[in-house]
Amino acid sequence: MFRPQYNEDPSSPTESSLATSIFESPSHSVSDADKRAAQIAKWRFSTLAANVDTKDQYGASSTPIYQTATFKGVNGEYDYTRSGNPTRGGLESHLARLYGAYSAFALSTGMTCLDMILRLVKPGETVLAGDDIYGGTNRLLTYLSTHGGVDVRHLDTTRPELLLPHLGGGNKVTMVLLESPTNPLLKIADLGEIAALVKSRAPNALIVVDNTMMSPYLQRPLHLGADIVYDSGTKYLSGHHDVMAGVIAVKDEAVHKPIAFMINSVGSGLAPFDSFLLLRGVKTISLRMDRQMATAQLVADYLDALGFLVHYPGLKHHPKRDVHYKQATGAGAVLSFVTDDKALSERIVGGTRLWGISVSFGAVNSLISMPCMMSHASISAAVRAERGLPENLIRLCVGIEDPRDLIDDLEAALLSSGAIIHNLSYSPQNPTKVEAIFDTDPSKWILERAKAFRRPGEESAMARLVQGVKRSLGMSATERKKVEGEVVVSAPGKVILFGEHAVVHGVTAIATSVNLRCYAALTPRSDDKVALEVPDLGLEMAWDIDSLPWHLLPIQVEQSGSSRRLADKDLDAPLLEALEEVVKAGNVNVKSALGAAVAWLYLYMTIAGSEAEAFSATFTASSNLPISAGLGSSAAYSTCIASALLIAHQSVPTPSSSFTAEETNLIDGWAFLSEKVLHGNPSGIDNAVSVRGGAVAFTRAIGGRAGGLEMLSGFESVRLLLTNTLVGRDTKTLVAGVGKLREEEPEMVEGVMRSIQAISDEARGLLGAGEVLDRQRLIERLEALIKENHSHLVTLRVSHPSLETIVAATSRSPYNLSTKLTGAGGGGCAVTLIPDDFDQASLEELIEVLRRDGFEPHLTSLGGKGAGVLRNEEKDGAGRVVGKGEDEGVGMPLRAGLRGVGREGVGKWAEGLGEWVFT
Ligand SMILES: Nc1ncnc2c1ncn2[C@@H]1O[C@H](COP(=O)(O)OP(=O)(O)O)[C@@H](O)[C@H]1O
Ligand SMILES: C[C@@](O)(CCOP(=O)(O)O)CC(=O)O
Repeated sequence: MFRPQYNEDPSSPTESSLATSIFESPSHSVSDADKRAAQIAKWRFSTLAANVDTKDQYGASSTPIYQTATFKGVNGEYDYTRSGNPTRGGLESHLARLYGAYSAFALSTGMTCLDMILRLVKPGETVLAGDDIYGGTNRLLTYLSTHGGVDVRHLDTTRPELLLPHLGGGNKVTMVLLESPTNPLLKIADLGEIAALVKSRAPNALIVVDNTMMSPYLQRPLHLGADIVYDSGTKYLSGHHDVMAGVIAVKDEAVHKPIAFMINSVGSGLAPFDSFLLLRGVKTISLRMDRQMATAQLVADYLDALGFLVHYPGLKHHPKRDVHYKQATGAGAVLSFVTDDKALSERIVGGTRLWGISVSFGAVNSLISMPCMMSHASISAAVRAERGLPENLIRLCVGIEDPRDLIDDLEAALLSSGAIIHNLSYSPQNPTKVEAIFDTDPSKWILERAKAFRRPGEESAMARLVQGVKRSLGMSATERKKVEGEVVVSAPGKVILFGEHAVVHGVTAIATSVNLRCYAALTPRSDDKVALEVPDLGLEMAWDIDSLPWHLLPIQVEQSGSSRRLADKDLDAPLLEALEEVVKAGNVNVKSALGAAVAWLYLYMTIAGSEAEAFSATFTASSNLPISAGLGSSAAYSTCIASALLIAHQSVPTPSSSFTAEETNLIDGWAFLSEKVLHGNPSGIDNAVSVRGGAVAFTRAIGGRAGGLEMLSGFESVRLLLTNTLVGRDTKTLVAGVGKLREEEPEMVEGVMRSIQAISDEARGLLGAGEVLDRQRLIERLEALIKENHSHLVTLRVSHPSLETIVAATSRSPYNLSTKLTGAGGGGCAVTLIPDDFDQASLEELIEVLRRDGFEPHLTSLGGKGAGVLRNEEKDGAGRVVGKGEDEGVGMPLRAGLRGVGREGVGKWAEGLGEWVFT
């Protein structure tokens, strides 16, 4: 660690650095060094921060990373990295200059700093601390009081007089731990006044300041009377959230010594590479903070102008603004505000996308959080309440993004959550004009933006009038039906073993569900919009509910009971066309995204049945099924839409154990309608399997002939290799192609259909609950059926060269396996039966061969659960999962998680949510 001489004048931070000898170079004479020191003494903070003395043997201009645990020799400057390392040492000397400190230490985290500092306190002694402090600090203090015999007392440090009764007399106060501004309420403690007061009454007590919210750039507590300062280096000092670190800076040798002893004893010093990262980050601290603060001020002004209670010392009416600016040079980039409604706060936080939902602060990217559920969750709810920490508090940590993007994003979240509404008495200025104001006067621009909105409940006379007129015209302005909490659902994809395409024409097909699924959340919103988010397809759209073509809804609504309306049998062409136009108007033209959006809107409107029954919500879906690979991704998506909407409309209740047959059929009917939107004339087998799970023999009802659905139970033991060609294709086109071929060559196609029916009949017998065949014979028959079925699909012209490559590779000696395409073909997936005695080494070799050919083979497990919904009991009243640990971002709308985890993570994410109920 770095031990410069102590500068007697703590009021000038840069002068103490002058007293250090590190800028001296052996080539300079003493007088040169003096001159240089005098020059450095004049440097201001940002100059000091940007210029690091490397003292490197080769003159490296960036401090090298000494990635070594040990150093050779006996009497060298370094021997063991726990005790000292040149990279860490370089960082520490640099930090000491920035703090104007006697010395500085770099440690592994901010909490490690506190740990080292608290070891100066002995059992029986008293520590005074604030009542609004970081949750982790509170946790460690609580531990110390329950396990270390230390008396910890929390006080309101904004009122120095409250400390008086604890100082002197029989009290043994040896440490006073302060934050200013406090986290997360941004309260201000007068550090100088408290230090003087404590020193006058308890001269041996150490004043310790957690300066993380400010950094040494804005506030240097050692010059205000503190003995020890610490910072979480993870925050502003490093600035990029790519390293965890902590920094302790001390006033004099008396404090330096025991802390140095402790760090060396336990080995809590920062690792060389992390020291390098922190040193690199700190060079730009002033640049980053200036930008972050300027934007934080705009955000605070904006929220303040909208009427929220905002905590930020940069606001004119902050109760201790004067005290703050007496001891600091800026207001920092963290602010918090209250909404008075926890559920509303959760919707706001979950509704942002640029603001990342995360703990911590100080990075170049902006973050949003609810401290009571995240950074401060380790303080019990009762203590939080006692200390006046509102559960609905939202903390914003501003980064360096363009302020306009941050405001756009926050504004959208405030609007969609219902926290603000349009101010109808405000005539909006031309957006280009408003944008132009930004260039000349950002603070005027922000107030102009705020004028366009207001908080609900403060309705102007004009607003009431307009809403009254809207309502009288049946245009329900604010009295929309509400969804009760968030609905989270999922549904599996499928593999067709026998009978694809033929099934469209009335032939029986055999299919089973797969263990890959689509997951979706239906999240209430309050801005009269309906939205769709499908990150897998890059789709993100929102529509005003009253702009949808409600007048085109088919009038014949077949009521069965009051709320269990069955799905319409056929699509309504004018409505479908109109919805295509609606989606295209939002510049969505890619087929997959267009289909997904139209399917969603079609079901959203038809399940509601009328605009009066529609609710404002966002539907978010993500799937770990490959899309358009023949594994029924569309059916899984359709099943999610149908089940989420039916549950939200309470047409299907969330069951405690499983759905009834009637409910399952209802969901299936609506999922089928969505499949029709996506595929024109599908058979319904995909949704039948997706809704029910397991394995089925499915026959479509056609031309008055009854259809049938039989659950099969004998397939589980059969191993299958599923190989994705990665060639995308369109089911609708392939199904239509077979239809055309049937018209052109009816006899040939009818013959093929009859043969496939015979295959499915035999397979159904083999896999059903009926007679049990000798195992080897069973496998042989299935293999023969697979080969035969594939050759018929080739005749129907739905194979593809990539599929034939897989058929050839797997049937070749020594494998001799049977393969067919599955699903619509034209690319997509092939399925290969793996006999029980097939040797493992050959299987691995085959998988490798297929991989080398550019395919994606997977050994699959088949026949999992069907449609599922997350149990209500696992969620709180507003539909969010409750009861998880701190720092996990829980309590946010689940949609936020679904959006964030990505396709690979979605299965695991869903499992961790709680208990699911299935059909
Ligand atoms: N996860 C999903 N989210 C939204 N839409 C989806 C999703 N998966 C599939 N779809 C829709 O279904 C179409 C794919 O259907 P299809 O070509 O039959 O493939 P699959 O055999 O996988 O069902 C996509 O183009 C898209 O419109
Ligand atoms: C080809 C077909 O039999 C199955 C389609 O499966 P997929 O879209 O490839 O997952 C069509 C249908 O049954 O609707």
